[in-house]
Amino acid sequence: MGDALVSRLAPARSVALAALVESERAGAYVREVLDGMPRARKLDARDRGFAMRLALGVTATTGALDELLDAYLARPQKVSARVRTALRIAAFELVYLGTAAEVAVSQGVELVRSQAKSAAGLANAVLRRVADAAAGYLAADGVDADRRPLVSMARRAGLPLWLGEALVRSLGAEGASQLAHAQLMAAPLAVQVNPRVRTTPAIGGDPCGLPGALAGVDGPRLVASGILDAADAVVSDLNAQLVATAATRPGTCLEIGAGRGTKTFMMAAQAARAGYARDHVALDLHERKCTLNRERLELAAMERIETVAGDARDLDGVLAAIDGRASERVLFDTVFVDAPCSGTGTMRRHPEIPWRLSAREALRDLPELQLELLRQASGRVQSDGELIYATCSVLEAENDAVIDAFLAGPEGSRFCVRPVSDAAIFHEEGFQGAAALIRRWESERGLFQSVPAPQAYDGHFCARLVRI
Ligand SMILES: C[S@@+](CC[C@H](N)C(=O)[O-])C[C@H]1O[C@@H](n2cnc3c(N)ncnc32)[C@H](O)[C@@H]1O
Repeated sequence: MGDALVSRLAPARSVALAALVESERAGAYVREVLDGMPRARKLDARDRGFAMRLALGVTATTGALDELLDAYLARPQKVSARVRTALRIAAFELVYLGTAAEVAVSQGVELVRSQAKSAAGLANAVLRRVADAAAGYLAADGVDADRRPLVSMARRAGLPLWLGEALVRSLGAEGASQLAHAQLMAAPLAVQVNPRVRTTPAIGGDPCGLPGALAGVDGPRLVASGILDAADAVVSDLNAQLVATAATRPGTCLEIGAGRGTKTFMMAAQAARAGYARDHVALDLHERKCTLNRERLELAAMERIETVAGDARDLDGVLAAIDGRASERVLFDTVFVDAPCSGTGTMRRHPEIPWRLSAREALRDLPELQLELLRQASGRVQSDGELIYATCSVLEAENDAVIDAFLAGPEGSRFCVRPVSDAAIFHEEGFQGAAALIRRWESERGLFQSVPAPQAYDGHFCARLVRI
């Protein structure tokens, strides 16, 4: 390739660099930063797609890229943030995209030069060595033989080693390597349609056995159709839709961790399909999320749902107004805890997770909070009612271990685990096929745990606890 050709910096790379620098500066999600950049909108669709691939990929593998770059930088701590980000982009192309070395190195040098002219020579030397070392780094050459498979798996997925270890402990070697294999691939898109919609616009996708769900829809056609803006559909991973469906029961429901209300919407949609009469309280810590939830529910014409903002660690305090209105401590037929979690089942869609999450958060702080929320929630379940616990994590510490700790405590002694696939709604007409989708991921104990894989949906956990 001629010098003139390789030394012209591709606009997609410089847009990716600007988005990464800004997302790091502002602590914002890189996808949103890039989507909002006027420069990115001027790119044609192919270049915009490439810029996004670089920005998401570098974010998802940041620590692995730094580990490799630092091995060849004489004084890693002296490298400015902008130059380091430019080096990461070139290293990502070399290690994970398989871009021809001469192109990735020369474009990387130009990218670095665009930030600091004086650093171009250093970039050239470092990136050539990274190009030579990439295959050995992924294969974990030089690592002790007994650790090599684990280290290689973590590096190929661009994950921190502690997370690779936690995944193997949680999912076994096969499950962890399935997740790792899919980690840098795009996740498929699914929607749940508002039951008031008679004819769904042409957005691609197939009915997949779950009422209201369309799997494998086409992103640009979905956005162009306007059905999201009209609250005629919500985007939701198919496994999350199965969990929301399992939690949909007749009677009263308290949803803890309702967020912006994707599951609130889906539960209302499935209840309408199953013919269930319901009254629903959707609670979240953040007032702003409650407002967004309420606005979408109004647009969707979904009724008998009240949003409440407050900290569910003090559930009696948050529900005081509702208790006051009823002149008693209100118990619910269903309490659904959609718990704050590490999001490790959804890392393909949220590339910030692996390198922003700490081992302490995922393995200690979040499980403590989850157990506390479950204990509080259990005190609001009617006799014969159900307590449903869900996360979008694949870590045992946040899932089975929380359920076991709960069942071992005094509050848990009033509950027993029942299979998620046997939830009442799966016995309703039209829903039986969905039980089969659940059973593919159900343990002998009846706990649901899906694991991301290429072409497959995300990692979600659900436990169904029935009050005895
Ligand atoms: C997994 S997210 C919920 C996703 C949401 N259910 C949906 O389907 O869009 C967990 C939610 O729990 C909320 N949360 C975190 N700590 C909380 C607390 N102490 N009390 C109540 N909500 C909390 C977070 O604000 C977040 O929206």
